[in-house]
Amino acid sequence: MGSPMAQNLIKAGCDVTVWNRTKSKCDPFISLGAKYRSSPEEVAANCDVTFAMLADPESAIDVACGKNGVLSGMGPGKGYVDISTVDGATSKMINGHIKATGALFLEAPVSGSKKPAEDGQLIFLTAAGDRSLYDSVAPLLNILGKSRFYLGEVGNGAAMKLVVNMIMGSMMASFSEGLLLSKKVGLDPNVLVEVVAQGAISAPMYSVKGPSMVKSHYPTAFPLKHQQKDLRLALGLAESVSQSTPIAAAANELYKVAKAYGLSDEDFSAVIEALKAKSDDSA
Ligand SMILES: NC(=O)C1=CN([C@@H]2O[C@H](COP(=O)(O)OP(=O)(O)OC[C@H]3O[C@@H](n4cnc5c(N)ncnc54)[C@H](OP(=O)(O)O)[C@@H]3O)[C@@H](O)[C@H]2O)C=CC1
Ligand SMILES: O=CC(=O)O
Repeated sequence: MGSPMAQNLIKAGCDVTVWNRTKSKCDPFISLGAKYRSSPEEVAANCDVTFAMLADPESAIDVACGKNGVLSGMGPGKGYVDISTVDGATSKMINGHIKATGALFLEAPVSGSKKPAEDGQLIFLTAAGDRSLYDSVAPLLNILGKSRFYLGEVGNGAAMKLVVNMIMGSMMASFSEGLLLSKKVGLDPNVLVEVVAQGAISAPMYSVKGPSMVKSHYPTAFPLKHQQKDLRLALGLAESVSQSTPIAAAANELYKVAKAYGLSDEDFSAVIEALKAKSDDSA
């Protein structure tokens, strides 16, 4: 996700500096004219605003607060925008450390996958006490996304993102059951995809991913391991306010099975494989 975003900023003429743990992934952007720095600290020290797009809470904390991390390069007049999908506690913790340096912080998780990221069509769910940073990076968010929501206090962006992805994970698990059931009772699952697309339960996700799921192809847009991470974090959020979420809990178990089958880096639609395996077990 960080790659297409960096590419769009460069194409729009922004002065972009890149860093990634695996350096080779920076090479295409250096070829396009981006500068390279050898640590998050150096990026932060040399840029007015630093964007981070990281896998999970652990990597977000490590890159922000770890050795040679963003914190060491932050200070008054600078801003840090974390786009990674994390939980509210992680976001608040990073916010606290960044603010202590005199810099400003925004949490800004996004909805939308690889293609929307390439097309600059992401939906930004941004939240922070730092409205001034939100306003000053708005032109950059407009390059990367098609819409943005300012949600107030830090933690609200993370919560909104987790609720959305909790729904998405359950939808995909349910769709997978439907595809397999239709096939087992002698229907053509391709026709099911078309029927679903015409009615009230239509969703771009079903139309885009359904045809390849029928062919057992799962080209990765949103890695399955991240969908399971988001369900896990959403269940934690639900637990924190005693909200019952039995559907999401069942979906989470399915994604865990899919991970155990080695499908972590496949697209999250590969969760259907866990159901195929379960059906085989009971046959
Ligand atoms: N893919 C999607 O459709 C969407 C994803 N998201 C969220 O965006 C985030 C990124 O997703 P995506 O790009 O798909 O994920 P990837 O797994 O493709 O990329 C993860 C990035 O995090 C880096 N990283 C992982 N662990 C560490 C670490 N310990 N220290 C430093 N860097 C680390 C990776 O570096 P390296 O290259 O070295 O491995 C890589 O740059 C996730 O939080 C995901 O939930 C949100 C919306 C859509
Ligand atoms: O977080 C994933 C997405 O597609 O949005």
